[in-house]
Amino acid sequence: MAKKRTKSKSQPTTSKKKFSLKPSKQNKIIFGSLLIVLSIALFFSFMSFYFTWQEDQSMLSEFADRNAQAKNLLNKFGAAVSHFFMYKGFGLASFAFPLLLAVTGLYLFLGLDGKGLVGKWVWGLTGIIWVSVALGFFAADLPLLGGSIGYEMNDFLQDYTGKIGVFLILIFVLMVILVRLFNFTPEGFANFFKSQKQKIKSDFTDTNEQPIDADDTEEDEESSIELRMDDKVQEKIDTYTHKKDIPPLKSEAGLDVNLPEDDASDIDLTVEETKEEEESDVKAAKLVKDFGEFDPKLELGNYKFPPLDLLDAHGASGGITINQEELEENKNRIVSTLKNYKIGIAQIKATIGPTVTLYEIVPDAGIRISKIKNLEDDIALSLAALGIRIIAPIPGKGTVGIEVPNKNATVVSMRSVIASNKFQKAEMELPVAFGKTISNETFVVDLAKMPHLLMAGATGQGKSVGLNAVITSLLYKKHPAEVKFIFVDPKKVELTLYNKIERHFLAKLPDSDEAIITDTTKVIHTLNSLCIEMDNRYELLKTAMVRNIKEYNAKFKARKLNPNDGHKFLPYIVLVIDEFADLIMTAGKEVETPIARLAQLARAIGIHLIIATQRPSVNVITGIIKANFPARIAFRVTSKIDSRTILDAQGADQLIGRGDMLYTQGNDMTRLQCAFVDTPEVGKIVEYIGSQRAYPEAHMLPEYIGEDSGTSIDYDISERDAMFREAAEVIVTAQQGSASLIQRKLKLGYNRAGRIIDQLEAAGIVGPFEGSKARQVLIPDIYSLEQHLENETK
Ligand SMILES: Nc1ncnc2c1ncn2[C@@H]1O[C@H](COP(=O)(O)OP(=O)(O)OP(=O)(O)O)[C@@H](O)[C@H]1O
Repeated sequence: MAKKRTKSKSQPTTSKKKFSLKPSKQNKIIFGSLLIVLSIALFFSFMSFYFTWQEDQSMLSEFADRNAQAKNLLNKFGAAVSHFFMYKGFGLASFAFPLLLAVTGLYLFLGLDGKGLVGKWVWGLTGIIWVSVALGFFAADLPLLGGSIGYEMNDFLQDYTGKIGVFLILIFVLMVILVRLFNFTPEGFANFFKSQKQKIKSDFTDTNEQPIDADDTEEDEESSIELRMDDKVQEKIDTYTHKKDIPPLKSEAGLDVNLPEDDASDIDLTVEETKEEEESDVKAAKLVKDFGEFDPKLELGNYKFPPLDLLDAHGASGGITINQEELEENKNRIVSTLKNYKIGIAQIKATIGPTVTLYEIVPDAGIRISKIKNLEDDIALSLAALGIRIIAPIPGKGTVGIEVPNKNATVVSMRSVIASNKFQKAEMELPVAFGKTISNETFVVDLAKMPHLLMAGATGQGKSVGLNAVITSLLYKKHPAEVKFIFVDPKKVELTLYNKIERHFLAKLPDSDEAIITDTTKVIHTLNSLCIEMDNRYELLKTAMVRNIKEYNAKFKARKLNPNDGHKFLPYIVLVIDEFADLIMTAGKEVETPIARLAQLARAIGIHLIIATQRPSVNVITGIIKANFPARIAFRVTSKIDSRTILDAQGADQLIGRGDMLYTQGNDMTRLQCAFVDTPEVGKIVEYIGSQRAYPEAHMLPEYIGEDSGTSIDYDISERDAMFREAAEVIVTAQQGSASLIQRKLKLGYNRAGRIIDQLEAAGIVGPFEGSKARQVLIPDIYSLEQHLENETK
């Protein structure tokens, strides 16, 4: 009964409240219209004030006299109101009042959520005061512009601070308005100018045929196709509906009735979805409009790419000298040797490369290819030359190829390949100019597509030069914000040069002094840290709902990903390991496992491995490594077996050394002359980069806590982290035992999250470390968790 009574008592009061506090929709419309009408009246009054104020001023005192007439468009009302606002008030700035009234009226009229209105009024009034004081200051001779308030305030301020003081106050208030209202930042300003500059530039260059990003053109085409298709559809519909002579079929009419009903709910749903998407897109578009696209290079905005002059031409004038005599001689020898074995030749053609010349032979009909292949050694003997390689048949052509080394090999300079059009215009993520093919074309491949590279060759055959060529290519094409290197150099001499670009291009573990890793335990830590980085990056990709780093970075640049959610621009990471054999010998599985894991998974998230080894034996290049490194380079090796180990084919044993190499990325094998870059040249490049402004420190990799350093420790309950309980709840709710989850949900650093995970393990809430997989959660729900923790304290 009592309950009932209280209920019946409370009901009328609430209904009364509702009635009295909330203006009805009709009232809002009425009030909104009033404000809009008022704003129009004010606008016209103000406008005509400037033409009629002098005549009208005399009759302001005769307001009550019905016979007196004012010249203002809104007669006495207009004259009085505008005198009050324009003359006595804020002058020209008063025009903001009708604007503010109109906006408020519209909000009420349309029933919009009026949350932003207060802000608009505050900023509007601030702007009005600022403009009137500024006009009072700059146009003191025309007091009508600033109004009495502007004039007086200006006068007042000048009495205390002088002209300069008022000027500085005006500047300061303007800055406050720009920063708070328009989110003005120096970067945004710079970006604005940058984008304008680019726009003008592109307007100028539009007429020239510029290479356009392949993706862009595709998108453009798609969108234009879409547009055209839409037009067509529109046309169709129009012709259908306007065809009066075709009466609508009954069945069609029936369908028409059914379809919209079915579709109605679907349409409602999709509209809502797109609205949400549109909202975030609109936000991103606004951000991009205000600040320009996110530019990862801005922090080192003045970074200058190394100029071409730092590289030597190495005596080569660019072209290859053709020795006609040598060509003839070789041709004759090949023809006669084959003749000796009764192999007739229908045609022979020579392609001259920098180190070898390819003689393409079309044998007479009926000759078995294997017969020519078996004569490899005999042909080599008769030509008295090392490094002859027979390709029978040349894939894709009906010919047999015989590669014969030139007597005078031409050095392919790094300078010539970097300067080549192919490299300069390469639209690749990580373009690498390896050198030149047998037909003297520059060979450029995308490391991001390889996606990892295995490099092998006997000592002194050009491996180090090859590695330098890869690194140099990237240094010439990529900004420090876009790519980071990790160098592992057990020999301690090959890669030390790159120390100078530590703060530009290198990545390292947080606790290490040297960025170039020479010590095996450090290598293990770094590899595991890279695995963590990989997991973190995958997590970021997942939350951003993209498939790879390219899409992710594009989305981030378009400001569609919020840095407050942990999103950041992801640079590519290139791990270079020189002398891999040494590592495998000392660390074995500990190195092999993370490398295999990275090789298997890291392609999508921009981590690429380049591994070089002198000893291409099966216990170094193991099956698991080989399976994950489809792109391989072989310099000259000493035996056929080694060649098979690297390339799964022979041939590398027949190379001539000094940068002569075979490249394969799956099936095809390409013979290349590696570009030559000498140590002094590399020295000059790193010096040039190193002398420029750098980041405060090298790019930091996530910290890796060795497996031995924690998991087995029995944590004391009193030593537990303050966030232990929250972390346990997060883990149990999500049923996913990962440190990165704790990191994200509780906004903790990696180290702290790692420690909490260890404590959770010690408390029996999560299972032990399981490599790449998340740990098992041993508590099924929050209730059991509470009981578990309570039992612990008993
Ligand atoms: N592409 C090239 N063009 C011309 N000469 C080359 C080229 N590559 C290497 N050489 C010559 O071969 C020498 C040895 O090359 P490099 O130091 O790269 O060998 P390596 O395989 O790294 O040897 P190691 O394994 O002992 O370090 C170079 O000093 C250079 O004279």
